[in-house]
Amino acid sequence: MTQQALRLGTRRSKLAMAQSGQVADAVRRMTGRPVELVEITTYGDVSREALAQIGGTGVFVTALRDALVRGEVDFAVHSLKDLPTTQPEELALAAVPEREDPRDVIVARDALKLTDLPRGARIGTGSPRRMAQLNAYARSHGLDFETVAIRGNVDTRIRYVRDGELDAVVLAAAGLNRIGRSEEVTDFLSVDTVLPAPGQGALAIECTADNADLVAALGELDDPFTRVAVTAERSLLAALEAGCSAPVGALADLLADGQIVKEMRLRGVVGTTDGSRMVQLSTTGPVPETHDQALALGRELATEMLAQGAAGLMGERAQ
Ligand SMILES: NCc1[nH]cc(CCC(=O)O)c1CC(=O)O
Repeated sequence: MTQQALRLGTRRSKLAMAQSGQVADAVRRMTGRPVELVEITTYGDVSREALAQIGGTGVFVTALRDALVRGEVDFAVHSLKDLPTTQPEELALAAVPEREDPRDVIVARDALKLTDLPRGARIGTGSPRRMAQLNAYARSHGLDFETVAIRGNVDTRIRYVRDGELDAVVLAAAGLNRIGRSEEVTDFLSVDTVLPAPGQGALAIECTADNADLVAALGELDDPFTRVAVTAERSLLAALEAGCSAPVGALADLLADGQIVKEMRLRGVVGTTDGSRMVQLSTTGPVPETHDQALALGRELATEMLAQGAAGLMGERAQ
């Protein structure tokens, strides 16, 4: 008997096609079922101007979710850091596969590292989170570079450096790895320097919640630790009431003693884009055993950050 192919809805961008293709392979391996990619054009893909105006929150996600709800596709893959923190009731987050490298990186001219950039160097990024932390690092380390707001996909950003318009751009390691361009990286930024976006490096696999068989089948791809970590990170973001373009960094990681996992640490940062004011805190405790415990960890850290004035640092938007 031939099985009906599972339809995987995907954006057409190089990154989306790469990560959808990789998940399609994993689902084929895991379930033995054929998977076909169905391209969905999103509002953000059609109009750069529209994207700038509506601020980018979840635009790439919405069209895929609409196609799921309408039954046009069976499942979809998102970059988890682009997912809004509220989960629609009719959709299930069926799997969060093992996270890729969560770090940000720079791609600079002449193979330069961040600390080698000459005075007055221009670093492109569209992210207030990256600007805030890079500028704070420059202030505290006597560096003198300037962050410049840019937009565009990975290829476009790298081209700014190739064309000599900028000295460097900041990108996520995971995105470069997925599209096979990791050799472009000239410096991996330590998470002590730039804390990544909540969920960075992780993928989210969604299908409709009423499709129990598919929820279970896709669940085979879930990595429980990654799920707990990103749940805590996103809970922090939600509790700070910050949108995806807010200058919030968060990362949960495991503290191990040899092979034995001891605890989970959750770090969070909020800052003004000029880097002049930052609230950066961390909490360490037992690895959450339930979804609710992971949510509570994020909320608790957010409460502490808000008590230190985090809310007053988040009003800005990068221009
Ligand atoms: N902001 C766009 C975006 N959304 C997801 C990734 C790739 C990294 C990931 O999956 O977390 C990127 C590119 C980037 O930030 O460089």
